[in-house]
Amino acid sequence: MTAPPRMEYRPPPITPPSESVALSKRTADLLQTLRLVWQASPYHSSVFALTSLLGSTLPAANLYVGKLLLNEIAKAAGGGVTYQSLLLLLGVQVGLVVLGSLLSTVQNASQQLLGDSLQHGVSRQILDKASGLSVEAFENAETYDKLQQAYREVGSRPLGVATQLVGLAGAAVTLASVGALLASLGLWVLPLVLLASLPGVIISNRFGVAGYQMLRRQTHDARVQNYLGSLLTSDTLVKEVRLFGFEPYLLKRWREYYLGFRVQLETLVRRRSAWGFAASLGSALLIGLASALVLRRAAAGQITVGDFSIFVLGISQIQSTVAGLLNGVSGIYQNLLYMRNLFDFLELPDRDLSAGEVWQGDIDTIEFQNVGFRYPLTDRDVLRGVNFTVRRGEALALVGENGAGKTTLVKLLTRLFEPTGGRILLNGQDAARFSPRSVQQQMSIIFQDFGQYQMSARENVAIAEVSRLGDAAGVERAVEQAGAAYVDSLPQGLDTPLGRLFQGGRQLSGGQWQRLALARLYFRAASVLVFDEPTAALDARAEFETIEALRAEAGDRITLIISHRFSTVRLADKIIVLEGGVIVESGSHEELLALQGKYAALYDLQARGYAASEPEAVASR
Ligand SMILES: Nc1ncnc2c1ncn2[C@@H]1O[C@H](COP(=O)(O)OP(=O)(O)OP(=O)(O)O)[C@@H](O)[C@H]1O
Repeated sequence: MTAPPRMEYRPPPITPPSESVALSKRTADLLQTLRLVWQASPYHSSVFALTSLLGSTLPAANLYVGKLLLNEIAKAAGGGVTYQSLLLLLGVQVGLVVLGSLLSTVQNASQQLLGDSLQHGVSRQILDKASGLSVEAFENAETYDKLQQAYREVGSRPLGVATQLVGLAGAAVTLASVGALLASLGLWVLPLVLLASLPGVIISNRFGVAGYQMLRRQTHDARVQNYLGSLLTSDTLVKEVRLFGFEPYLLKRWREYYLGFRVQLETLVRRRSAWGFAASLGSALLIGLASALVLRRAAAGQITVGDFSIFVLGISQIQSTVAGLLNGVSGIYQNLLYMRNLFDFLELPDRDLSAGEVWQGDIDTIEFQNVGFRYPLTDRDVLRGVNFTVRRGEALALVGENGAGKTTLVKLLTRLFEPTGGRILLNGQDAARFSPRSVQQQMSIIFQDFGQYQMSARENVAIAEVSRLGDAAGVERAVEQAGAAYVDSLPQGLDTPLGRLFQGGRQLSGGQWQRLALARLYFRAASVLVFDEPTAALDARAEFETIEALRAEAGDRITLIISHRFSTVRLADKIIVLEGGVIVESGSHEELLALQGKYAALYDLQARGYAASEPEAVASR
C-alpha cells in the first residue's frame, strides 16, 4: 500500500445541477435565504435594509432640488430672486449629499458585518451538517460535490442574495420616484426612457445567465483540470511525477481542457458583443425620440430649464436603475441556484450516530451471520454470505487479493456502514439495536489510509479520545506501545507541530506517521482493535514485530488484522480467506496449510519470494 494521496479524483455528479427547479421552489428558496440572512444578524439586516431604502429616495430628491435651483437661477436673470433663497436651496442640496454619504457609510459598515455573520453562520451550518453525515454520503460523488461547492462559495453567495434583494427594493423606490418626475414632462417620455433601458439590460442579463450556465456545464471538466494541475503542484506526488516524467502529459491534458473552455468562452463573447451593439443602437434611437418630444415642448415654452435638467439627468438615473433592477433579478436567480445547492446539502438526512440503545461494557464476541453488502448506487454485492465468529483474546486475520472485500468487512464491523444482508451480533445481540457511536467507542482502528493530522504529535495520538487530551501519561504510554519513541527527539517532543502545511511543522517519514497512528489506536481504551493493513511503510521484520507486540498488548481484547503479509497473518489465531466477497477458507495457519487450498498456495508463493530475497527473515520465523 502506498501512502494515501491527498487529492482524490471523484466522478462527475450523477444528476444534473438543479437549474430547472420550479418558480414556486425558487420563491421558497428566496424566503429561506432571507430567513438565513435575518437569523445571521437581525440588527445588521435591519440597518442595512433601512439605510439602503432611505438612500434610494435621494436621487429623486436631488433631481428635484436641482430643478428648483436651476429654475430660480433662470428667474434671477429677470430679477426678484434673493441670494438667500438660492443659498437655501444650495443648503438643501448639500444636506442631501451629506445625508447620502452618511447613509452609505452606515450601509457599508452594516453590510460588511452582516456578511461576516452570514459567512460564519452558514459555514457553521455546513460544518455541522458535514459532521453529521454518514461515511456513505462522502463516498457519493454527488453529495461530495454539493459539499465542496457549498463550502467554497459560502463567503459570497448568501450575502450576494441579501445585497441584491435590498438593492432590488431600493431600485424600485428610485425608479418610482425618479419616474414620477420624468412623467411630469410628457405622456410618452417615461415609457420611451424605460423602453430604452431595456435592450442593454436584457442582453446583459441573458448572457449573464448563459455565462453562468457555461461555468456550471464546465464544473466537472474544470475539476478534472484542477486535479491535473494539483498533480503538478503536489508535495506528496512530486517524486512519482518526476520519476515517471509524466509532467508533459499532465500539462498537455491540462491545456486541452483550457482550450475547450476557451472555445466556449469565445463563442459566448462574440454573441454577447454582437447583441450588445444592436441593443445600444436600439436604445440610442428611443432616447433620441424621447429627446425630440421634450424639445418640442421646450420650444413651445411648456417646460422650464429645471424640467429639462430632470430629463437629462433622469435618463441616466433611470437607465442605471433599470440595469441594476434587472441585473439584481438575474443575480438573485444565479445566487439562488447556489443557495438551492446549499439547501440541498443542508437538507441531506443526517445519520444519527447516537440513535439506538447505548452499548455498555466490553465486546466479548463478534459474530457475522450471513452478512452481505452492496455499496449504494452500485449493482454488485461486494460481500456475500459472510459467517464467522471471533472471541475475546482471539486475533482474526483477513486475507484476500485486492478488492476481495476486507476493508468493506471492517467498515461493517465498525458500523461506518450497515450490512445490506444478514446481521452482526455483538455478545450475541444484534449490533443494529445499538447506537453506532456507543459501539464505535469500544473499537479502535488504524486504517490503511490513516490520518496524518497537521497538528502536534500529542494531538495526533490523543484525538482518538478527545476527552483525554490532557492525559499526558496515557499519551506517553501509547507512544511507547507503538514504538514511536522518536517523538522524544523532536524539537518540542510531543508538542512539536507535525506536517508541512503550517509554519514550524516537522515532516515525518511514512513509517513514523504510521507509528503515531498506531499510538492513536492504543490510546483509545477499546475492546476491539482493528488493523487494516497499516504497516505498509514498515519492512517485513518491523511489521512482524509490530504485530507481535500488538498481540501482547491486545491481551484479552479482540484483534482484527488485515495484511497481505503471511508472516503477519500467521500470528493470528484464526484466518479467513476472502475471494470476491465470499469466505472461501477459514481456520488456523496450520489448518489452512494442511488444507492445501487457496491459502496454502498464496503462502507458498510469498514464502518462495522471501526465500529468494530475504532468507534470514523467513528462517528466523
Ligand atoms: N465506496 C465504494 N463504492 C463502491 N464500491 C466500492 C467502494 N469501496 C470499495 N468498493 C468496491 O468493493 C470491493 C471491495 O473493496 P475493499 O476495499 O473492501 O477490498 P479490499 O479487500 O480491502 O482490497 P485491498 O486489498 O485492495 O485494500 C472492490 O471491488 C471495490 O471496488
